[in-house]
Amino acid sequence: MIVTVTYNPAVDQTIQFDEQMAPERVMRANKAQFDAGGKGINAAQFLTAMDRPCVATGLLGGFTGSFIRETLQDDGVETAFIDVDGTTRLNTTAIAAAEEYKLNQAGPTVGESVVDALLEQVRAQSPDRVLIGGSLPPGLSPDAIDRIAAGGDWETIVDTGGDVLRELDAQYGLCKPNRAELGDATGADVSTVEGCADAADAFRDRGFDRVLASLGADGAVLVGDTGRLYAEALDIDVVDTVGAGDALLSGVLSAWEAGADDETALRTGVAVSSQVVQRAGTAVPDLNDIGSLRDGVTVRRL
Ligand SMILES: Nc1ncnc2c1ncn2[C@@H]1O[C@H](COP(=O)(O)OP(=O)(O)O)[C@@H](O)[C@H]1O
Ligand SMILES: O=P(O)(O)OC[C@H]1O[C@](O)(COP(=O)(O)O)[C@@H](O)[C@@H]1O
Repeated sequence: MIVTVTYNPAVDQTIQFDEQMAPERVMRANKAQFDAGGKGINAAQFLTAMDRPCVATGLLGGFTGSFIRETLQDDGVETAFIDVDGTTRLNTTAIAAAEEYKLNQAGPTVGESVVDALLEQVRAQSPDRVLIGGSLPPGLSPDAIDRIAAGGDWETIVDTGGDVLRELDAQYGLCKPNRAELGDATGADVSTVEGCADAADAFRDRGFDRVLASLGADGAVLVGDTGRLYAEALDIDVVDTVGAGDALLSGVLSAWEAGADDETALRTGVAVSSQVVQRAGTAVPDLNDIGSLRDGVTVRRL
């Protein structure tokens, strides 16, 4: 069973415009939607849609927190959140004439006592795997992630970027940087798929058994003891890429939970992410028929 931890959830607002963004004028959207978001929350929704037992934990507050709580309840996701003062953030993706703008808030400031409270929630679920996803809200340091990773007998998967990823100190089963995060964390040349695989492999020494690097339209790389695998992305019509990384990771974890090998897991991840990017926002797509899509994903060893 998987527990997901989202320290900094978000309501995802997705707004679509026919025309290009332009300063100093009113832009009128032709479509808009709100979804429950934040990396661990998206993953819990995708895993639940694939019938994998999981519990979403994290910090929620204010009217946006209530929206997330209600959305997860409607989606049948099991939850064990901690209430905080302050208001959970609202992140905006604007899609304008096929260009994507992502505007993320910092989130409400929290005190370090939330780490103990969350660790207690995680332990109460006795998970096999814990996924800690997303940025940290003001008030917390990377230690908040390390403490949960080291706090029990579970495999910890982490999906975060920037300085936080570089500063993690515990032992992790997997991290999932995207291309920019991999480049930032390693300082390596990530302009080619091979370069990404080299960088991901080298990054394992920093405390990660496996590294799953997502490369957007170029697909994904999974490196670990069983070797270096590269999956091409599927040729699809993309609406926006919010939630793409969470979907990739959920597909991989879902397959591992079912006992699949790395190659099948990577195929499953690409298939799930393909379904998500074809829809606006982080709404949960139909993941019932993921098997046939998965079989169409090409994987090769590098
Ligand atoms: N333009 C695209 N075309 C096809 N698949 C895509 C595209 N963008 C993303 N994906 C799929 O979503 C996965 C994750 O995308 P990516 O953008 O790297 O993640 P993140 O959201 O973490 O930045 C990719 O590995 C790929 O399978
Ligand atoms: O915590 P961060 O890094 O600000 O990211 C939060 C955002 O990322 C998302 O989880 C989407 O992540 P991905 O596009 O990487 O899958 C959104 O739901 C959320 O608004």
